[in-house]
Amino acid sequence: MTRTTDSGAVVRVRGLTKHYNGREVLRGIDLDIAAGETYALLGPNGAGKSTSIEILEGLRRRDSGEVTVLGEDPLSAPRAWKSRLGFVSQGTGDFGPNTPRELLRHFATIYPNPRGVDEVLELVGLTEQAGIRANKMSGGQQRRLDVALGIVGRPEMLFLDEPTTGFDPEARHQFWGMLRGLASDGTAILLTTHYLDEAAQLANRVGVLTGGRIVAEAPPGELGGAEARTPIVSWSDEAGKRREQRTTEPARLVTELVAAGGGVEPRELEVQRPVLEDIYLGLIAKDAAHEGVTA
Ligand SMILES: Nc1ncnc2c1ncn2[C@@H]1O[C@H](COP(=O)(O)OP(=O)(O)OP(=O)(O)O)[C@@H](O)[C@H]1O
Repeated sequence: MTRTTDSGAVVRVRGLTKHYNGREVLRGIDLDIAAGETYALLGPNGAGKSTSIEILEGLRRRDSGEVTVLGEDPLSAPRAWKSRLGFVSQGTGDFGPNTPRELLRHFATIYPNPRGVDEVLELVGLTEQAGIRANKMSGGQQRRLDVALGIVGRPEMLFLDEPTTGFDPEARHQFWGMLRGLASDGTAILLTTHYLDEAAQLANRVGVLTGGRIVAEAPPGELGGAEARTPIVSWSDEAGKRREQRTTEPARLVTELVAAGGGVEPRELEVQRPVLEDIYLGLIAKDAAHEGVTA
């Protein structure tokens, strides 16, 4: 059974800070992840996503703050704690001349209650490559093997740092299906990704890390608030200049534009509802502008 904190969280972080060489990367992060929840940590390159994950995994020391993962502080957790976690770090492992089947057989022995090797190969779509030397596999296949090694121990908490980099679209969809299955079995998942559609598809909640802080956190369909989702009507005017207007009543605006044009449809008319990627970019730009003002 997954051991959680009193609040029911598998991950509980309060006021986490971290600096490198005098530069503050994390300036007070709070984070809760529940059993069966998938949380996507988003943020630009260098925002501190990997640093946060490595601190939660116990691979990196924090400067201050409270961190509990599966009821333990990663810095003082007993050995057995690690076997309840799964990791897929950034970049692909050096697998040497071993085959996926050999590697999975070997890693399965480390865990008390591992998944079957064939089951894992099937889950990540490597059944056909099970006997091929890993160093002869394609980049995307090697990444699938990383994921396989991350889940073979049947983790209660799974950390995935940009797991689908190099996956083809079909593999990405298969991977999403697999993660949904793990989450419905109660696995808590912390995911970083630069693919906003991936976060929208998978995450129960997303957090945007920028400037050392989580500046927004919500289910993907609610990030940024209702205003950020206001539709944008855009068109080209008579001089060919691009115009746009945000409105909660796009049909009414289009009707008015047609009437104003004497019944002629506006040129290059588009009505767009901002998607997660637009809202994310807006939040990052807002934070950058704010940092500029206050720095
Ligand atoms: N060991 C280290 N020593 C010094 N600086 C580091 C170290 N590790 C990371 N950093 C710096 O800390 C910042 C955060 O890095 P981190 O890898 O956590 O970001 P990230 O959000 O995961 O980025 P990306 O999206 O590019 O993977 C970066 O500016 C990076 O250069």
